[in-house]
Amino acid sequence: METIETKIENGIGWIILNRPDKLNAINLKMLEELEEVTKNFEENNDVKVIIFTGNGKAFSAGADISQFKELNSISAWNFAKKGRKVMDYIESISKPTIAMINGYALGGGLELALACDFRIAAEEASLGLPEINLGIYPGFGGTQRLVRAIGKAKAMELMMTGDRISAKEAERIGLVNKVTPLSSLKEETIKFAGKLMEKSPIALAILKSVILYGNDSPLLDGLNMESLGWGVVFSTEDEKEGVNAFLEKRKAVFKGK
Ligand SMILES: CC(C)(COP(=O)(O)OP(=O)(O)OC[C@H]1O[C@@H](n2cnc3c(N)ncnc32)[C@H](O)[C@@H]1OP(=O)(O)O)[C@@H](O)C(=O)NCCC(=O)NCCSC(=O)CCO
Repeated sequence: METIETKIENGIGWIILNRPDKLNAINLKMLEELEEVTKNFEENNDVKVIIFTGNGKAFSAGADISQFKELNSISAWNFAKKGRKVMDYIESISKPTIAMINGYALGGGLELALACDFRIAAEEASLGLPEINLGIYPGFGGTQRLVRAIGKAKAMELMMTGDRISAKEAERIGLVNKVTPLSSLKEETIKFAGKLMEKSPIALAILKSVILYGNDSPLLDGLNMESLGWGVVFSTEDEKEGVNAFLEKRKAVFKGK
């Protein structure tokens, strides 16, 4: 891979943006590689949780602005559609995803983090959607996902002022799940991933899809999906194991079956 480093360690698939000299700015190549590696990790049984992060001082400072000079309305639309498709795909995958935000998460970088299930940030990180300062606006799903994540008023403020906020403020408004010093970011993120890996991957996958479906649907549709999925988990060995373990007063060991 040209723009991304990957590794699999103890059930975690690491996707590490690797253009540190450009603050991991997201170009077309990186979008293509993100899609490819996420797909590989989704299909790889050794990967239970996927963590996205960046090399150097940024998670990502957003889409690669140096490419913008060549864009016209049609190619800009296509670039936005490509970015959006990749973020949609990342959001939709059945395994839990975590954005480990080690520094700047701006523009498309924050939009990538928003497509993940969880965001854990270093105290030193700075987050925002500053596209408005370029005379444009977020194009990788941020206009929709940020509103859903933190509500309309705060989301409009962030997108329309382009202000950057600290990790602590991001935690206060519910944009990130957890903040930790940079020195313990990796350890804390792995600990969080470990909690997820103890659960039934099938129950997690169905739960995730019910939550995502419900987030974009009328309440009744979401509730119907919840009951249907609830029935499906009762066809798994993991459900039997979970219930038996409780009744036998022992810790459940889930096999993903
Ligand atoms: C993130 C900032 C505030 C960091 O500032 P600083 O520490 O001073 O570092 P710089 O010297 O600015 O950056 C180092 C190096 O990286 C290049 N770079 C940074 N961001 C980008 C980017 N988004 N695209 C392309 N290149 C980038 C920068 O040009 C430097 O390269 P040199 O070759 O050394 O000159 C600051 O960098 C900043 O504000 N960045 C832009 C943030 C932004 O506006 N993001 C939104 C992009 S549009 C988008 O994401 C559309 C999708 O919705």
